[in-house]
Amino acid sequence: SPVPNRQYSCMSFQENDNSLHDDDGDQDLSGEVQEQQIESTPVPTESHKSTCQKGYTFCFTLWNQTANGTRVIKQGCWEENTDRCSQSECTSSAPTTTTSSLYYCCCSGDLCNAQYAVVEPAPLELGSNDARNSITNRATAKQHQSFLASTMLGLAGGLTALMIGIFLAVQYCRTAKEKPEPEESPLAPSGPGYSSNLRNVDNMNLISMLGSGKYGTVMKGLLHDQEVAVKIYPEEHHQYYVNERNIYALPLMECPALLSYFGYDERCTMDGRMEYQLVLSLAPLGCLQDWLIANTLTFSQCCGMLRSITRGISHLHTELRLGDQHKPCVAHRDINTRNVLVQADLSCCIADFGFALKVFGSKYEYKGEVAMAETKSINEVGTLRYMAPELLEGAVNLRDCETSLKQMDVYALGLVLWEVATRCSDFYAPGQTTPPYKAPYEQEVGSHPSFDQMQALVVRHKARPLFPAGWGGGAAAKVVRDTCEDCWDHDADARLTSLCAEERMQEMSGLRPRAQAQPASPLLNTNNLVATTNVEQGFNVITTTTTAAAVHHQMSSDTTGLIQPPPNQQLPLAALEREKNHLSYPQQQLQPYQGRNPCQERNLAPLPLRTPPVLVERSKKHSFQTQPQENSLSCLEHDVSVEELIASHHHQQQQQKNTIVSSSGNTNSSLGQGFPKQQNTDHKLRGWHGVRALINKKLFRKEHAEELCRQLQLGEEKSNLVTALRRPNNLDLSPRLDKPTPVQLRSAEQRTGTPAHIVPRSLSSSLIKHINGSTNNNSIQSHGSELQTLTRPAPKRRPGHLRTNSLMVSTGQGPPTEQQMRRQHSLEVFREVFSGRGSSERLRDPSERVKTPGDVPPSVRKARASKTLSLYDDRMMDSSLLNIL
Ligand SMILES: Nc1ncnc2c1ncn2[C@@H]1O[C@H](COP(=O)(O)OP(=O)(O)OP(=O)(O)O)[C@@H](O)[C@H]1O
Repeated sequence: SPVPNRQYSCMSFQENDNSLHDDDGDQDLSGEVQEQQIESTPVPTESHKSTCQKGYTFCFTLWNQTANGTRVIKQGCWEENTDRCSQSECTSSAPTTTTSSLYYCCCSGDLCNAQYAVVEPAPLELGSNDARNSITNRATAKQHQSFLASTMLGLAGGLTALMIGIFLAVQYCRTAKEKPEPEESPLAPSGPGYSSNLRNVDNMNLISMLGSGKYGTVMKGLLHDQEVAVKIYPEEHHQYYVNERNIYALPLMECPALLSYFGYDERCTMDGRMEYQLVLSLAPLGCLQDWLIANTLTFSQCCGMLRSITRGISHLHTELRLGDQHKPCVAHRDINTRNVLVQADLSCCIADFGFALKVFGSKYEYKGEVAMAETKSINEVGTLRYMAPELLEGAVNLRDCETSLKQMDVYALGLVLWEVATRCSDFYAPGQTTPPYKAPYEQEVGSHPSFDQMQALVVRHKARPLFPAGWGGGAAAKVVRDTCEDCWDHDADARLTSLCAEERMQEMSGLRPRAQAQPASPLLNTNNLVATTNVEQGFNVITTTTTAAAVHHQMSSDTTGLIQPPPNQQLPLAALEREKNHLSYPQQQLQPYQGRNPCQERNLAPLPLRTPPVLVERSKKHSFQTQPQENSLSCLEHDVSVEELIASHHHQQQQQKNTIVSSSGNTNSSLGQGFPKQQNTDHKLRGWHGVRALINKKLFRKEHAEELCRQLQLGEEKSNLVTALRRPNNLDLSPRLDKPTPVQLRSAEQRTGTPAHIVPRSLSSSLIKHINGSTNNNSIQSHGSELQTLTRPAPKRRPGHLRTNSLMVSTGQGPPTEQQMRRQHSLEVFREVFSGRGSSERLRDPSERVKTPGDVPPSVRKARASKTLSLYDDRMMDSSLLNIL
């Protein structure tokens, strides 16, 4: 707008102190006011009218406005080049600064500044007059400015906060990545996990190749002057690397029988591919299989190896807790001699956890996920030759996958133990060369068996590796053989636990690997009896020890009886050294007719006329004995013709008549020469004890069988046997016929209509022949004998042990005798007990019980025994017994 030409008059005023300040004591006026070109003429202290000089065409007022009132600070003429003072009213919409209460206004027109006021900023209205627009625009601009300023400030603050946040986050991540340095380690660790062996593996030098497997290469490396093994996985086997690393990184994995874990590294190779490295302790002698191919073992070396192998596996299998650390059970799933490594001291350690799984009952963890084995099937992995039958069959019980996987490991463990034991030269007779190494089943299916071959061999034929001819003989060999057999049992549930296998291997170290050379002796066998000969004194003795551990204990507590070879049999020094493990054991004074195996007669008996059938023991699991005991009913798995047994018995009797068997301590004399020692296994059914045991078993009637046996043994005529069998019993109260009738054998099935399987056909038919043959010849005599038998008082029986003949001889009818009545009563009691209606209290007589020890380590057995008795009554277990009735 054009600047007015004429001279204006304005109100002029100046406060006394001549200072421009506000009431609040603010020193500063706005820059805007200071910059104003105020008229230089003296300003009166009283407000008055003054004419402005040339060029000062506007008027202004500066005032202070507070809640207490308004006070003019200065008024006068104003030179202004802009058009902001073109308004005719002197108004202000805002103080000069945001913090003060000073207001300023300017205007154009005579004395226009006489009136001044604070006005609200006018809303922006199009078409309003210029002055109002100007005021409004200025207010809006100011608002915008402050808005912009605050926005900018906010943005700046936000950005700063963001940057600080990012910085802190980066710092946090860096510190989180760095693990605290373990005290033992001179360098910062570089791998995950709890191992105290962790090292910084950044500066590792790879020296040479150690071996390679399906999933990686193993190199020898040098890490801070320590030799290590570096397992290198290519990119495609990342999963195996992660799995193995996670197993090694578990807490409480430190065990001398496992490789130590030092750390890991992940690198990019020259060709741009990833490579993963695990740094582990070095086993200088490489894998066990290669070592066994090239070497044989002494007994002590063998013990060390077997102990460490079982220890490693049992450590893996055992769930451990220490404070807040927890090691779950780990199933290896690929146990074989290539994954067992040999340390410099010839102990072994378990390696290669590429397939290993953490297992928890029915669940397992793989790839960091926990899965139910039943819903998410476990991959069937492992080495074909070492696959358990249930794995080959695809019949793994997934409901309890922890147990199943451990059982499969134990099966493979059995094969590994066999591989080691068959390369131990001390298990063979002196002078016999140790056969070359053979992998399990190599003899049967060669070096590269197919799945079908393995399935046929292991599952269908239930074949297991054989111990070479000449192997074993000593108590230690017995323990090893039993342990192998118990580990590779076809029935997975019947297998040992790895802990139990470990305990057995520990026990074994104290035993003798092979039988000692014996002068002719009839008393000794290869069970746990420590049977040795004092060569100089020339007599044999038998100890009364019961278990291998007991033998060991007994031996170690007595140091007086060390075997000393006679002077003329002094061994060369090297041989002595080799033999020291077993020759240095103290020997016991053996006594005749003592020992774990009470069947001395067996050893004294003459050789049989023919070779008896080879029998399979029902279970050798709980026994450390080399051979089954004759007394054990379990040795009578097969039916044997009674004629054969009786013929054998007569032959034996005949021989015994001709021979005087000395029962004195000097058993070496006549017995040794006249009766060569017999093998327990080969003779378990020979002689009279076989007959007796057979009858015991088949009839489930010990007393009754004994009675029969006694009659036979006393040389009674066949008719007596018939009498015994024809004797009326509680189950047959039919009237006796006046006329003697041919003897009939009737089974429980015939009597009751229920199936009775308890009478073996071979036995019953044999007996029928005997009985009928006798009856034809001696029917009248037998009838007489029968009457005698009926009048005899009934034998005294133990409570709860009732007669339950499975054989019945129909002998006619007659009034029931007192004995028959008693038997009838017994029968009723028996029925009452076994039908479940009555009390079974009467069966709880301790003398009736049979112990079933269970295949658990002694420590567990002890603990269990304190809580509950693992006692059972045989008869209650056998439902077929009920069929007799
Ligand atoms: N720590 C070690 N010390 C010495 N040698 C080792 C070590 N680890 C492995 N080896 C050697 O490397 C070979 C292969 O190792 P490893 O079994 O761990 O690899 P892999 O790829 O998992 O093999 P596979 O699965 O085929 O058994 C072993 O047979 C052994 O000879």
